[in-house]
Amino acid sequence: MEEVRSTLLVQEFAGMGSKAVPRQYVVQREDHLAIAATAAIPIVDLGRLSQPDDNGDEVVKLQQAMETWGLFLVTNHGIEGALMDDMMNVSREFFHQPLEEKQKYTNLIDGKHFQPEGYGNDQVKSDTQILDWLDRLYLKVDPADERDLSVWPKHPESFRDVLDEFIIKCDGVKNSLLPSMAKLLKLDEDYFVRQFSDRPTTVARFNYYPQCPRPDLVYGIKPHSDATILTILMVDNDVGGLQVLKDGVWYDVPTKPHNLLINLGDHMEIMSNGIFKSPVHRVITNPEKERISVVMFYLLNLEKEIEPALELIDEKHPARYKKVKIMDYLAGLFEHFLQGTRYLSYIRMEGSMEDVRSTLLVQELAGMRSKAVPRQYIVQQEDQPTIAATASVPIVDLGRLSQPDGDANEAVKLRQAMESWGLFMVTNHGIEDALMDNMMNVSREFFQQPLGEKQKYTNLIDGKHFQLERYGNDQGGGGGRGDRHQIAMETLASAMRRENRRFKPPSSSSASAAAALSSGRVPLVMAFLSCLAWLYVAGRLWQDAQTRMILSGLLEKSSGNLPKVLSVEDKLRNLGCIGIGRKIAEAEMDLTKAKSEGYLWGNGTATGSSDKKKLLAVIGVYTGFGSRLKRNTFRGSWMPRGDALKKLEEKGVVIRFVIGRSANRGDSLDRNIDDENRRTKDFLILESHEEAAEELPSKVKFFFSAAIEAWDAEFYVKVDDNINLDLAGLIEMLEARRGSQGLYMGCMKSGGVVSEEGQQWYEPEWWKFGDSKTASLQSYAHDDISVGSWMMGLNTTYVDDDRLCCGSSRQEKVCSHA
Ligand SMILES: O=C(O)CCC(=O)C(=O)O
Ligand SMILES: [Fe+2]
Repeated sequence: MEEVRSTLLVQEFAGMGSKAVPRQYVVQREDHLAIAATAAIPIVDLGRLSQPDDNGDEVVKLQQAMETWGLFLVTNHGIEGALMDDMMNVSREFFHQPLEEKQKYTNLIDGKHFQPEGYGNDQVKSDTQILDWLDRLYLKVDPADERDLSVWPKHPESFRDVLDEFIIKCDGVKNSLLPSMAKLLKLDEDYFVRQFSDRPTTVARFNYYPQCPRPDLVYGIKPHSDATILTILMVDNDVGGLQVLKDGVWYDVPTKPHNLLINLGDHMEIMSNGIFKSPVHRVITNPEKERISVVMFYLLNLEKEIEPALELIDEKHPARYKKVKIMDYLAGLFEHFLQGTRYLSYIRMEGSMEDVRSTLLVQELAGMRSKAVPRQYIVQQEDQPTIAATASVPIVDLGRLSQPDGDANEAVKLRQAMESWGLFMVTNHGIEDALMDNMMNVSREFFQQPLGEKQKYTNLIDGKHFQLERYGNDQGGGGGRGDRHQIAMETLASAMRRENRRFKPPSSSSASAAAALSSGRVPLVMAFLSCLAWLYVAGRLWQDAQTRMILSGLLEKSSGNLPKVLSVEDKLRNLGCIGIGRKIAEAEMDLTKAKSEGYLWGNGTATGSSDKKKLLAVIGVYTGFGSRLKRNTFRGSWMPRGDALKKLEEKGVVIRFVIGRSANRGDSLDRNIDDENRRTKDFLILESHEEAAEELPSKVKFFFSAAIEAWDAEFYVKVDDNINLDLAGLIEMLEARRGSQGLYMGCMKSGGVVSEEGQQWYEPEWWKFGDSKTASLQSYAHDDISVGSWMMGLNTTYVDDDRLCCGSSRQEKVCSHA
């Protein structure tokens, strides 16, 4: 793939002191960096492990660690604390040097072409790649005669000496672990040592994670497993951040001064035929502290091929991985790492399922009282459980139904139930209440027993192989994903309902609007309302514009779809309400209820439109998340605040800052706006609009539709955030036009401006203007041009008023550049 561009070093970003992180670093929404539990990772005493006669416990610990976590701490490893401190200190000194010094060892040849060795950050291979919040120095240290000393730092002066010593000591640690590992697999003690005898590869990697303003949004290193036999890590003593994935849950890996962390790599998993695990791990950044890790990667000779050890393969234990050349594996892993996927899955033999690790029982998870639920339990977006209406399921009287002469009424009910619901309740069924209560009670008692008791009836043979009968949860692993989710969801839901968290029983859906707010139903109502608003505007335009295929114009510009007959679903999709369609029925009920209880859309500050006199104008001042200072400047200058704002409203002019929601809904960007709005009450928050520079045309649409929905006014005014408004002048201007129909006023550009490339308002798709085949709600690159083009579809009078051309001074203008 082609290289796209090299970015600034992360350390440079961090040094700018910005509160935001650049978009390329922000992780996918579903990857939310949930709070992790701390992993109970074994600590192995290496000194004892290597003693021939007294190592009982340590071997067991090692085995457990390698088979479950694939990761463990080692103590008593023979590397002096002073050397470890020195290594950490010279690494820190290196990263703290000025950029020019570090750039001497850059990993970009000619400032452009990426090579793994040297100093720099991620290779950027595509625009959609999510970058990691770290800079690193990467040095090949073995074979020693292949060292490229030109990228080995000369400063600090002791760097190379300290590193040389550290390499030798870490090699010793590796060598003392290998025989025990081989023995645990019942292989010849020298098995791994022999593999390493022929020009193996060692790489040292120094990771530098600057402090990060938004640890909740970015990865220090994205999830990956290492392409090694094993990896030795020395991490900053007092800064955590490494997390390991086990059974779908992320765990914090604890740090311990002067301990080393060993993590197994994919090649060990392959050679042990899956008995030992290569853990998926990632690093989370820290808002206050930088973090450094020094990592030694141990690989075999790159020309070598690896495969599961033949001694471990027999009829019962077929090979689970294919043979692969190490060099090819590295290339594959790197490509997949950038895309956030795991290469090991591609080396797995067909039909060999990903290891079925027994997962935690749902009840244990619920008992941890974490606010997050593990990823495996989260359903697809469109399947997310919504609050259900209560079904009026028929009740059939079994006693009457079975009377010899039959009961026509009951029979009708039964038939109805079976044909429409497929589900009904029976009463008078002959099972005594006491027995039913008993059955429920003993079941509850069973589940409430300690895990140890219930595990006596586990449905996992040898703790691994699933069988249907007995106690446990879903079968893990590759098969039956749909079922697993569904069933797991059910059990989790009931476990949590017991705890009265997250899932509300259906009956609470009849609570008040205030309760709706806290139960999280309002977003749904909001989303639906803005759909309505949308349809309302679109609908009006539809009638007015008649022949124009308005909604088709909302199809994504890039999709290349030809206009077609639009289904309701298409329309909803076009209206940015995908996924909402199915929920409309429920939303409608909520909506009616909310309305009947006086809940009014418009952030609680909107003026009701029905019984009030028509307002003169609703003025929307465009704003963004990073513009608080600008807003305060406006509030202190032309824009009234507090009581004055309210007074103005009574006189017929509403002013609001207009903003959408953050891409990571509910994050601190959104919360900050909500907080500010609680104080200032001067926002119009577009719940359905996601803030992004390229989404301005959509913001205008949402603004107009939301403003029309909330306020009945003569004029709706859009003001950019770089404008000082002469409010009195504008009011005067609009008053003079009160009562006019279908006006579109502005400082109009005309002529060839939009079609001339290089000009400020150049519109690549200018030629679509007025084309009857394209819709009048087609979005163009500029929001104002989009609005202008929409108005062309209507019976609108264009008023080009020079006073609306904001210049540098305010003479005779109603606005000037701020
Ligand atoms: O910095 C760390 O703790 C982990 C680094 C890591 O996983 C890696 O470099 O592969
Ligand atoms: Fe790693």
